[in-house]
Amino acid sequence: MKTSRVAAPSGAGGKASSSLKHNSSQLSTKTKPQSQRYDYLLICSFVCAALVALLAYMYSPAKMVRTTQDFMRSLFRKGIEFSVSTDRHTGKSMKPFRRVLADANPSEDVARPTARLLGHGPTLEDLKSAPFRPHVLTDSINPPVTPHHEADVLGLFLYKNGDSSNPINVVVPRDRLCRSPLTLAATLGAEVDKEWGCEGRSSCRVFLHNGWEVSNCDELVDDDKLWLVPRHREFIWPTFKRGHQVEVRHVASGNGEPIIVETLSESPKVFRLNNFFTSQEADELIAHTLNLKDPVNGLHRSTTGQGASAQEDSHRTSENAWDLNSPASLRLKRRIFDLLGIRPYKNAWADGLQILRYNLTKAYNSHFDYLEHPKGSRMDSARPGGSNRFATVVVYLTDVAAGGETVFPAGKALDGTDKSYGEALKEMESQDIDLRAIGIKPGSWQERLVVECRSKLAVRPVKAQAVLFYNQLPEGGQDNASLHGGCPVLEGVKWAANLWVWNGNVHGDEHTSQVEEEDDGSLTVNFLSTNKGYSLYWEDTFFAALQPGVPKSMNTFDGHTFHIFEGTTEKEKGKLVATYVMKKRANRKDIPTYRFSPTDNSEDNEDFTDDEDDEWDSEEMSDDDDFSPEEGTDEL
Ligand SMILES: O=C(O)CCC(=O)C(=O)O
Ligand SMILES: [Fe+2]
Repeated sequence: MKTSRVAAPSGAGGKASSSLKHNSSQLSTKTKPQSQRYDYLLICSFVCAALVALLAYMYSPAKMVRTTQDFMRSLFRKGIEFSVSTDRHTGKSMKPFRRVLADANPSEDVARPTARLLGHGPTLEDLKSAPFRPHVLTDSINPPVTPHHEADVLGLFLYKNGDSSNPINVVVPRDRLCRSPLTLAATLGAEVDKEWGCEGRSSCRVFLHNGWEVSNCDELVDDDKLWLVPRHREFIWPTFKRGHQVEVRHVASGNGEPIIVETLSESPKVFRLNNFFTSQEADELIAHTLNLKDPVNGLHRSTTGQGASAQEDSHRTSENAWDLNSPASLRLKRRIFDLLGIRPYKNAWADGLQILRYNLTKAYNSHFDYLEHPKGSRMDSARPGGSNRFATVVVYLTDVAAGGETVFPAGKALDGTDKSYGEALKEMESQDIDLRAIGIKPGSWQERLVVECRSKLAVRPVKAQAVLFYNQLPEGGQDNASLHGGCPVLEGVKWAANLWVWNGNVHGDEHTSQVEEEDDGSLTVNFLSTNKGYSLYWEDTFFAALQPGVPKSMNTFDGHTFHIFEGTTEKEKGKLVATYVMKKRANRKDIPTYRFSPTDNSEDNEDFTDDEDDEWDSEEMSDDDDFSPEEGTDEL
């Protein structure tokens, strides 16, 4: 429409002009006065056309047309159903049109947002020195595809965290969405049902399909697919069709190439990670491990169970070591957190990096990484503040000649076959695979596991590749489909590293704090103690008892200091447990974020200073575990 309005008159004028000129030369001697009249007419029509074009440009009907086009396009897309309702904020019937897509497949149409991140993106050096979330990943070769800055509305598909089906399509006015980073989350949160956990103050964090956390509405384009993550949960990578690959350019990889996250299975949720790690880094980890001499962290027979109850287990026959501080291990741990969207890095949210060695026949029978616990205890990750193992990343440090896969018995084989146990066993026998020759007895759990490894979802170890899977469901409970094991090594040696990442402090949080900023700039702090009573002091003044499981919420200001002491009354006041000071993050001027910095969290800060990769300042190291306060707000 833009072209017909502006270009058509001049095009028509051009044609008229040549035919009139032709006529005028033919009739030049006899009909000069009439031809002169035609010339005037011609000039007049040129001037008029130019005037119309100028007016059109000044009053920008093209812009209006484009906006209308955008709007109509979003309304009349295939299979649309829409309804008009009132704006929750203003009460006017301004609220976007909404439709539910029954058959939308999020893997379709990801080309455009992916393309936005392709091309000559930042180099490894750029990524290392970039602020934590580099804002602009596009460059001149890959400008945003739509002139979305000019559209007044954005059509967006909203998905629940970890879900890849049944998005809600909303069309939201850009001005409301873009007023501040907070209105972005709040506006989208207001579009979805309460059960999404995105309402009001605890509105959700917003992620793109490539794991990018959206903090600025300029990062969005029309038709973007967004995943909404409740504040007290962590982002779960969405699964696409098996084999679908997503490029991740905002996480520094080992080799400067973009990390590739490839969907292997939707349930269990399993992904292969490419370009995540390098061969040199793998060699470094192995060399460091072989040099560890102390009996606790050096290579030793693996155990199962936790703490004092840990013991050798005939169903886990590997050896393992703990790499607490080699440069490669620190880099890898940060990279894993970054890829999982858990930022800033939280050392206390993972067991250490475990280095595994499986010699011939060694294996780990199928198991859950999620630790057993009494229901409702602090390791019950389904309750606020509870935490347990959330995701596992296994990085392969060597190729393995045969065997050694990571197997998921609840998942379908990657080759698409659906063999029964009996069929797989028969096939193995017909191929003359003699397990007995290497010491695996008929009828043993190792033999059963080998058969499962040949009939179920099994990821082959390839040096410097990794596998990511989730042990928790989006709502926080254990995912029983996450059952997995390390297949017996049938030839060669398997080295691997794994990190069990929790959704909070390892073994659950004793106490957490979170601060939220309202639209008007006022601040609210929330404290929660999950399993033990404490007392909360504001400066030197006793403020309140922190009863276990009962959130405490209050208004506060920049610079306030809170202390948590043992004991729930002034009389019982015991040891100082933590101090939280409100600080503004100086390096994030665009988003005024406040965080509490627990002064006693030395563990977190420890390897933070060791790591040359990042340049976050210590103000970002925070105990900012979130939850949704149900209680009223106390005035301070
Ligand atoms: O070795 C593997 O492939 C899996 C290891 C594992 O599941 C674990 O250590 O928890
Ligand atoms: Fe495991």
